[in-house]
Amino acid sequence: MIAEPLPRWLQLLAERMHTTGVFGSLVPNHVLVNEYLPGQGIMPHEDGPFFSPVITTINLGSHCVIKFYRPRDSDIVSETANGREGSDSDNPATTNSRHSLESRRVTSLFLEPNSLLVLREDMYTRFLHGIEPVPQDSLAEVRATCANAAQCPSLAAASDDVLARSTRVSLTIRHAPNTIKLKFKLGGK
Ligand SMILES: O=C(O)CCC(=O)C(=O)O
Ligand SMILES: [Fe+2]
Repeated sequence: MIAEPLPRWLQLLAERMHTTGVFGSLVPNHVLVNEYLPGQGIMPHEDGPFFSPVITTINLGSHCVIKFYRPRDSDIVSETANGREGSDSDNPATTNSRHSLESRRVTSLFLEPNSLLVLREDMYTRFLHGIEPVPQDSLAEVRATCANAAQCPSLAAASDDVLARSTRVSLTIRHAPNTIKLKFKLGGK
């Protein structure tokens, strides 16, 4: 990976995240900005060995539900070339794969708007994480399956049967140990 300076607003966020202590002495130097429209998600995957094994995610906009899965066949997470294990059989869009995927679900978390998610240890190195591509979540299902449901103020306040998703932006802040600093000379000699 080639290192480029973070834009100032992200650098400030990365420094602020460092002060939480979750990265130890490492200063996070990598930020991924993802936007999800209602009905969009991300297939179950692992983030791979490229990053130091802590992920912090700032959740903006919509709520969502992130689900954690045992990897197929083995408790040892396989590392693929691009660091992701997701495949067609992990695609939650079909009924069969949804069933087999659900049988590997370990837990789920409800991500409140303006919340911070910290993943580390087994939740990073052992389990896959994914977000189902659905436009809404059933309140009853969220309350029954999300490990942190009792701690979520917006669930306590909710009364409709479904929670509609709106646009969500996630800022995933990590530390990438092996970055190459390249200096480009534009128009120079
Ligand atoms: O948007 C999220 O909360 C998760 C994103 C993610 O898992 C990834 O980009 O690797
Ligand atoms: Fe991820």
